Amino acid sequence: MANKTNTISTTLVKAASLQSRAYVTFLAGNGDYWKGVVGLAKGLRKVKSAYPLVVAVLPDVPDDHRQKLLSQGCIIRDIQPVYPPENQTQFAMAYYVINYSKLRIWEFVEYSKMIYLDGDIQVFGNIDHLFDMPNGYFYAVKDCFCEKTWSDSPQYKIGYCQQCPNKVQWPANLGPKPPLYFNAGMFVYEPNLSTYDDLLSSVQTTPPTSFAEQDFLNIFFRDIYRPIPSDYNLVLAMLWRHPENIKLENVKVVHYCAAGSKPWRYTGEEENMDRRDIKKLVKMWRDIYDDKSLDFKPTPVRALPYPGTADDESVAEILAALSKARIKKLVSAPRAA
Ligand SMILES: O=c1ccn([C@@H]2O[C@H](COP(=O)(O)OP(=O)(O)O)[C@@H](O)[C@H]2O)c(=O)[nH]1
Ligand SMILES: OC[C@H]1O[C@H](O[C@@H]2[C@@H](O)[C@H](O)[C@@H](O)[C@H](O)[C@@H]2O)[C@H](O)[C@@H](O)[C@H]1O
Ligand SMILES: [Mn+2]
Repeated sequence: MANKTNTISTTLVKAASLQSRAYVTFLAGNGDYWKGVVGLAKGLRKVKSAYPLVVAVLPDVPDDHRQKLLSQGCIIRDIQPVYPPENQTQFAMAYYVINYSKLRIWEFVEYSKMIYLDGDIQVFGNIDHLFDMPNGYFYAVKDCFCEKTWSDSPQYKIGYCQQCPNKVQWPANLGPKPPLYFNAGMFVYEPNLSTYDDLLSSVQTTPPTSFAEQDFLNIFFRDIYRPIPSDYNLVLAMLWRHPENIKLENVKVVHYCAAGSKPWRYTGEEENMDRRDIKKLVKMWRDIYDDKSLDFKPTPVRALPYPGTADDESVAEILAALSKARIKKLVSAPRAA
């Protein structure tokens, strides 16, 4: 009897993980980024996403912030911090050191594929189809090197940017042209324990650099990185650095990463923040955040038959019920109105 139950549970877990996909974001500290995550959860609901939002949460996130995420239908996964090796590096932003903790999401192997989104990202168009891209690659949007945050880099110093590779040729005396470089605020990946172990061990032997885990991920996934269009992660600086590369009406994902652009604390005072397009994008974020009709409404999921005394026939029944319940649960997870 015991091994039959084991077979049943293995089968059930396998059946469940085959189809399991989710969005995932990362929350650290007791500051106001929880508002970004609530906005993201409501944005995914608005665009009718079929998949839940998992939030990888560091221990320093207070209970009341966790409650707000749970009340918006988020799935909370506690993670421990990941620290880079001791080093004198000046990160582009001092707080970037906590962003290495994002690496914990490779451990979420209950999901076969996930789309990571920073908490300062909003999804304005359905991107569920990205889950169907071929497995075995790391998909993300090319970053831009033109902001002051890049002023220590050779690219910035010579005025080279991968967004306009023909404007300034990469000089031979600087060695080979750098490989394509992605922004780590959004990526499509497959959780995997051996990749996770490799990431965690490699990070301890990789000297930290300005863009912290973003630089590290670019090195680690260099061979399988596949660029996807900026419509899937509009790094705001693109609007004033490379407007020729952007058609705002096609943009599905906006990344509020420019200084002063976090919508939940926007004042409009910082450089470029008085632009009409920035004001419009901040309002679009706030309209979703404030929209009560987008709040999570829990729906009861039918209880599964208890598998304690299952025989072969009812295994099939349980599997059918499981996939139905799972699909119902997925469908009833944060989805668009
Ligand atoms: O105090 C913080 C700082 C960062 N983050 C998380 O780490 C991500 C990366 O930081 P941020 O987006 O500020 O970096 P940027 O994209 O602006 O460089 C954020 O989106 C959040 O998901 C957080 O939860 N609390
Ligand atoms: O910890 C490093 C961070 O590096 C990236 O942010 C940067 C980068 O995009 C620059 O190119 C921009 O100039 C800058 O504004 C922006 O903040 C990721 O968005 C973030 O998720 C995280 O990985
Ligand atoms: Mn960000």
